[in-house]
Amino acid sequence: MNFEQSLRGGLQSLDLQLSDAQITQLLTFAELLHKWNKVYNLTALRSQDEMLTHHLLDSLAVVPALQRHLEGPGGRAGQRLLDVGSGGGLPGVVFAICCPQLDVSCVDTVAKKAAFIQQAAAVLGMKNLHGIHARVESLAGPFDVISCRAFAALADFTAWSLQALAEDGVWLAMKGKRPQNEIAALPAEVQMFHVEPLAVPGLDAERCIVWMRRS
Ligand SMILES: C[S@@+](CC[C@H](N)C(=O)[O-])C[C@H]1O[C@@H](n2cnc3c(N)ncnc32)[C@H](O)[C@@H]1O
Repeated sequence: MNFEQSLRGGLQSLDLQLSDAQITQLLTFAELLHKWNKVYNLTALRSQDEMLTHHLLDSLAVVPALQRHLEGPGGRAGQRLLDVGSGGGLPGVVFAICCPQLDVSCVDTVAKKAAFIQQAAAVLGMKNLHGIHARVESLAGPFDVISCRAFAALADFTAWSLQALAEDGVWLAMKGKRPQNEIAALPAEVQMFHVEPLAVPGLDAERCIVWMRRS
């Protein structure tokens, strides 16, 4: 099975309906990541198989839950998402491709990583995707959703991005096993309201989303 067939199989397992244009964007993004990784060291994963399961499908597995949140009570047009410590654009670029109504900013302290996101947005023709070179602590927002993957402990993630969260915004942290110690260490100002288990096609590992908001 080639990369595209495996991607389409994964989307089917996730019950995620994407247009051919969106699938082409995902494939182009994977190519860009593969090509520029050699130059910029964007990710430790280099094989095509790992790129598919550990990056694309791992991020795609979150999309149905994100879409439910965006379209649920309080959902409205023009929502903004900040992906913190986005690196090579995971999960931010995948979210921007799958949710074209969502405006996605990927922030990273490393200039070349933010530049890569800007370049990907230009190549993919996406006006809803932005790369920002900054520390998250310096951003004002407001963002309706603030996401992260492989970034920091929940207490640090929420403390460093609190000023950028909209009054009624939510944090979406992608984690492996339910991080019980990190949840217990959250300060009183932050409320964890849901831990949502995820299954990633082709990946035999525990995954979850930790949803949080202001208390
Ligand atoms: C382990 S990488 C994760 C990259 C990506 N999210 C992924 O899952 O593949 C963490 C990223 O966070 C960035 N980072 C660290 N501290 C940061 C901060 N205070 N503000 C923004 N980005 C930060 C690093 O430069 C790095 O690219």
